[in-house]
Amino acid sequence: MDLKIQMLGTGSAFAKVFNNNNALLTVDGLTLLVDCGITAPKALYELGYSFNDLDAILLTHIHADHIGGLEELAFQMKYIFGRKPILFLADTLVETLWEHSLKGGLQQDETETLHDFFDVRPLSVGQPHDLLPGLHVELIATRHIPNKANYSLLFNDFFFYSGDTVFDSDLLNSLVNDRDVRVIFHDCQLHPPGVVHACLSQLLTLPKAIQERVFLMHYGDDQPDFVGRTGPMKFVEQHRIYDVDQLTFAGQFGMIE
Ligand SMILES: Nc1ccn([C@@H]2O[C@@H]3COP(=O)(O)O[C@H]3[C@H]2O)c(=O)n1
Ligand SMILES: [Zn+2]
Ligand SMILES: [Zn+2]
Repeated sequence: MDLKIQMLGTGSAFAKVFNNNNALLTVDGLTLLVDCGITAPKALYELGYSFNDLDAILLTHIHADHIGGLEELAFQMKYIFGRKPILFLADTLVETLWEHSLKGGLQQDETETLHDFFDVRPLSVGQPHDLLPGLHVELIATRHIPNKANYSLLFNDFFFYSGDTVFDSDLLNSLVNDRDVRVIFHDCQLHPPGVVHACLSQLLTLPKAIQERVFLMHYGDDQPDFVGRTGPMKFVEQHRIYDVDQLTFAGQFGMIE
């Protein structure tokens, strides 16, 4: 089992230099897209992928930088590639995704639903679900916008990937100390206050042993000004392919490209 991650983008919702914070996870030749924001269709194209190369899609929550590219994906899969892509998402998000986002653009007669465009796989929270051979996920409800469901992702019991979330020191301590999580990709707002995201100054209060496992993503366009100001934490680089198994808490990147 060889799990790799490549970020289509590492930017915040308002970033323009960086693309939306969406990821490709590959395991043994199969590819999962984690979130499909506004910039995802062009980002995939620029990396040489078509939507048809994706084996499944997994969503964290309903914000445009995480789902804004789904209409194009759905139309291309239906009218160009003629198949329904597998769509994993929390069971609590299924109705909202259709009724409050995709229906307006996708529905052409009133009988059509999300299931006409996707092979929908609702996931229950707090238990493992197989995504691809060699890849499973547990959804962890995390706080982002009040009254808006949002999920972070625990892959293969050791790799935590935050959906957008406020700083939650107890959760991060528990993941590392109780569940032996070794790699944490975390959204990071560079400037305080961290009202709907974790901000850098909050993440810098974590114990060093946790910071050594943290890789920062979902950052603003002035990220270069913060290089060298993140303690033991590292920035995830957009488009770079990382071998997740080799990302150790000693801060060694398993870079293969
Ligand atoms: N209550 C809110 C709601 C939204 N926002 C900003 O809008 C962005 C939507 O995408 P995001 O990546 O969740 O980041 C949110 C905030 O920048 C915000 O700052 N406060
Ligand atoms: Zn976001
Ligand atoms: Zn969000």
